[in-house]
Amino acid sequence: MKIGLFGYGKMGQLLDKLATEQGDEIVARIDGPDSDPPLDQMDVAIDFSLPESAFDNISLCLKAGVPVVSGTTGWLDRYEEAVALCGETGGALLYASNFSLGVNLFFALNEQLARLMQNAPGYAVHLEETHHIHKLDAPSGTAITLAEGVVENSDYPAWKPEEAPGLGLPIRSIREGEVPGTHVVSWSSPVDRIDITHTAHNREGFARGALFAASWLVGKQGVFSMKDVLNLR
Ligand SMILES: NC(=O)C1=CN([C@@H]2O[C@H](COP(=O)(O)OP(=O)(O)OC[C@H]3O[C@@H](n4cnc5c(N)ncnc54)[C@H](OP(=O)(O)O)[C@@H]3O)[C@@H](O)[C@H]2O)C=CC1
Ligand SMILES: O=C(O)C1=N[C@H](C(=O)O)C[C@H](O)C1
Repeated sequence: MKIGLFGYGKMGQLLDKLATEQGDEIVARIDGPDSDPPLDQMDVAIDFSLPESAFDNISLCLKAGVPVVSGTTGWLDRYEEAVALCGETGGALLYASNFSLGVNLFFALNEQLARLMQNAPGYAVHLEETHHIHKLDAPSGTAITLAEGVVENSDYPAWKPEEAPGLGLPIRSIREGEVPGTHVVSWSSPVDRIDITHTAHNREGFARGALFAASWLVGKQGVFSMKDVLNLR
């Protein structure tokens, strides 16, 4: 597979290493605004860049007919625009807030737990995510997906950052050290608490999942998620 990497930071460099090891070819490493990347050489593009650059990179790829895997978080205010563009161009787009197999199983577990808790009155849900100090966005994309999974399967109308006023499922964001990513969903009652936790030990699961998604996406048309890739629908 000939891969164009948009974003050559922590994730981009790891993707380069793992892709090369498995016999793929990296045909471009784009690490800043670039209006003329070698799109004609790419079978697929993978974007792990910045919240403010993700949409432009995706748009460039879709307009050139290059399938694009998007891992950048914090740009979803433009997701519907990207979906529309994917439809207009007949292209292929796959966004995931988290590509690791473990987190995608955790998403399914979280939804199932939220459904079970509908028969258990007296519990309130709370979400906590911890990441490294370099992370630009909060709450994490993964925490937002988890919160949406609860909202869709419970009476909670919406989520909110813990410090924001008003009602809604609170998400606490902690930034410390070099933590790769830890997510905890807690259901508390006056007498007990149920916690489910996912802890990433490093970034390898994210990168391997993104490479798997990229090979799955080549030759397809439409908008997809990891639920499609992993058959978790
Ligand atoms: N979905 C998932 O599974 C995962 C998602 N992520 C998300 O991926 C994103 C990247 O994470 P990470 O690699 O840790 O971040 P880094 O900050 O290490 O890397 C981002 C890179 O993008 C570069 N960049 C800046 N502008 C552009 C541009 N216009 N086009 C392409 N690249 C650009 C930055 O350069 P410079 O520093 O010079 O600005 C930087 O090198 C984040 O949004 C993060 O939340 C991370 C891990 C897993
Ligand atoms: O920025 C990160 O590092 C991560 N970002 C993603 C997110 O926002 O959920 C995925 C993972 O948790 C690592």
